[in-house]
Amino acid sequence: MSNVDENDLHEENQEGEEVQELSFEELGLDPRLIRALTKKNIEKPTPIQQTGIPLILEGKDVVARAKTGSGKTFAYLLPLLQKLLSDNNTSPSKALPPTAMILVPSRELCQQVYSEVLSLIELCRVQLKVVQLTGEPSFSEMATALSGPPHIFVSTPACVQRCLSSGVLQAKSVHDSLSILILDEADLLFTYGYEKNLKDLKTHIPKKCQCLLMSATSSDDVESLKKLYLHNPYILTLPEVGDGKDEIVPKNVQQFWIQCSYRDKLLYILAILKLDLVQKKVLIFTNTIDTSFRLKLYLEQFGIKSAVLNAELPVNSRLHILEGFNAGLFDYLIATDDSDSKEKDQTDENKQIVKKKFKKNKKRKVDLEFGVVRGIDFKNVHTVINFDMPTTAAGYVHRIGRTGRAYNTGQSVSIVSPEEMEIFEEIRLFLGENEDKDLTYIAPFPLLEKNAVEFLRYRAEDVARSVTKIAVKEARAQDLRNEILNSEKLKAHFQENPRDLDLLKHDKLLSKKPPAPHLRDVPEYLVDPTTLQASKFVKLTRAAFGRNNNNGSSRGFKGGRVNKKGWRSSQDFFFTR
Ligand SMILES: Nc1ncnc2c1ncn2[C@@H]1O[C@H](COP(=O)(O)OP(=O)(O)OP(=O)(O)O)[C@@H](O)[C@H]1O
Repeated sequence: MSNVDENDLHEENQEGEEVQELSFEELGLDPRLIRALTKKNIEKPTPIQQTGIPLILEGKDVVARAKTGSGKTFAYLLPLLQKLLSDNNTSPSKALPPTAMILVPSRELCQQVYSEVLSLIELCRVQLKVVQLTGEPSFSEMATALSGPPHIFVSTPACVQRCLSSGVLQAKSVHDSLSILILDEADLLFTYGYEKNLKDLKTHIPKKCQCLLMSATSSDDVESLKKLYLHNPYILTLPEVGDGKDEIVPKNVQQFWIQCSYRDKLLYILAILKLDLVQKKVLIFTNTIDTSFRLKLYLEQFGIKSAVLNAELPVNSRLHILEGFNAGLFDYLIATDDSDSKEKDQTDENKQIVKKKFKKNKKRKVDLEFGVVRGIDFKNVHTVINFDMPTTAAGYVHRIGRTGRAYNTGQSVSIVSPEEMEIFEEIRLFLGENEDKDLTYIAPFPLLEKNAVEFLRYRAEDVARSVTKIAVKEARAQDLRNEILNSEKLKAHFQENPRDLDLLKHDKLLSKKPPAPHLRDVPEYLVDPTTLQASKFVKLTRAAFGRNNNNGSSRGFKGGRVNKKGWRSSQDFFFTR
């Protein structure tokens, strides 16, 4: 990696040549696309876009590995649309669609990518058809989606295979018309069980088809996919710094941790949220659905409303929860993501266990195409809290990657119990810390004085006791019932009123007893003076930067690693063949 000043616009590439940052115009993008980007307030390409777009426009096969939130989606969508725009102009009848296929591992990602393409197409005002299909659609759903036929088909590998085997999608048509295939979140595709689908699909992909593989982390699965689909590809990757992998977590994310007993986690999260020590919006991760409901019920008693998101909920609800959170309709989302454990279990010896687990999940009607952590572009999340630590270091990177996206800043707070110290140490090593800790990426959370926590202990423990296992069970069942009822209503309603946001408020109370008024506000005498100052400072910062803190904030905090420019330059990438 070149060791250069981050503020210097001209940096060196791997060979030491000086390379200038290019604008979208200089990358050769169609003016309609540039206008669409301007309308989305996107002004300059991120490094992966600078490097990737020209190669993709040239028709090269590319493997792009770049950190979370670095703009990989536009890195492939822009050149893809550019190609379709020019095809469309010059010879509209030449291609037998679908011309492009984008395969992703989860429904949420499918929806997200589809929305991005659609919005670009609408802003460009061109006649290109994009469709999405996931899950197990009926014959008529498949036939409707693929009639037309679409130029771009966004789907999961299993769903494409279903379309092929039912004959709705003709293998010959794929063979004759597919000119670009994109495998997004490539390292997850095998993990989600699509290995066989992808191997089967390969037989229908024409040799001339350009293939792109996008991923935030590398893995053996990415290597296998690369060998399976790509021909002599360009590999765009992040440089390793010494031994370290400091570029894995974006530099504009400050990482903190708090050590406490498992039992005290509720107390600490209450202190952080109730004393306003972190900026909103806040995405909280738990490892089990029960924990997420326990946390929700507990926070409710203190007047903190939150929504939960997990694989058990109907797909419509999940998509609307994401939409509501992104639209800023609620500030706290508690997510339980299973993909992390799917990843952990994907060693050879564990594959059997995973299969069993999948079967069990199927019985519990947990959606295996669900994924909150990987690739989902949560808008304006400023703080990620690990209430439970993830079970893998890669899981940590992807959770933290939900903040600090694009040019935004963000922070993470991991609440670590003694039982989680082993994985925490593993994560630190993964990020590049050494045994002596003379290089620290995750700093102790600086704003919470011990006294501040102790002052809250009595109330916190009292409320924690009231959130019994039975209350959790009932709340979980109630939420599921509500969401199932809502799900169908939502579907019908949004078909007619796509902009009605009120229904998206998923942070409604689940507690049977309404929260006690005296627990809503923490009286000043119960707040440690130093923490009170910190809290005022956080509030002032929030006010100065606007509610969602898009432009970043916490610069005054110690231990932060805010990068002024937000990005490293494209020359931080190198490519090999
Ligand atoms: N050039 C740009 N300038 C500013 N914002 C951008 C730019 N390109 C993309 N973005 C925004 O950055 C956010 C993250 O982009 P994207 O979802 O593509 O990241 P990613 O690299 O795919 O992340 P992940 O690995 O987590 O999937 C999105 O909200 C997107 O709109």
